[in-house]
Amino acid sequence: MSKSVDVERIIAETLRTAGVQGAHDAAIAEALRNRGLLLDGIETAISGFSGEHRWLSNFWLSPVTLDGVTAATAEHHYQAAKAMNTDDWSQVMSAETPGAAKRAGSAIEARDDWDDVKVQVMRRVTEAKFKYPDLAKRLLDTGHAPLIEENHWHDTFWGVCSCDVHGYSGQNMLGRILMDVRQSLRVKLSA
Ligand SMILES: Nc1c(N[C@@H]2O[C@H](COP(=O)(O)O)[C@@H](O)[C@H]2O)[nH]c(=O)[nH]c1=O
Repeated sequence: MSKSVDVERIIAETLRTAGVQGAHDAAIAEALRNRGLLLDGIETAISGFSGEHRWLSNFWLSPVTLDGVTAATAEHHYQAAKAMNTDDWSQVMSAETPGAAKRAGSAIEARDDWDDVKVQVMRRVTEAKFKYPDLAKRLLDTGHAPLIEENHWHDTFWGVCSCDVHGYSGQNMLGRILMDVRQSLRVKLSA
């Protein structure tokens, strides 16, 4: 499969989660193209959460309050949710950087059902992150742009890895959650 076709498939999939429902991928792509939302594949997508789009990353330095507890970043909350005891939890939550929180989260023993709950945890953490008006506005301002957590560190679950081996493939779960949260904000705004 060529890279451009693959990109189109990812965009169609992610757009379906963004609120464009019920049609065949090609039909979705066509409809979006007609509405000027999908130009030539990747151009209209935000692919990669770095530079001006760094705020979409879980590593963005903005406080996130969840269940009454404020963490330094979304990553701190997500990684701490793996913990099975308060010592581990505190260690992750007090990490100096989101990178350190990620390392701490990989070093502790995760709850048995972590794989079953991690997407729901990420959804709650992301929702909490975008409760802040400044970030909510930024997210809404991305309109219907597909949000793709493009990375080079082989994370094909939360993102899409663009290394030579993976060749821009992955489930883009974080991107999908971000689009889902964006859609909820949009619905709330128009209610
Ligand atoms: N954003 C970002 C990363 N990715 C983050 O790592 C988390 C996945 O952790 P795990 O489920 O434990 O594998 C998830 O929050 C994902 O967004 N990794 C990095 O090294 N640098 C980064 O800038």
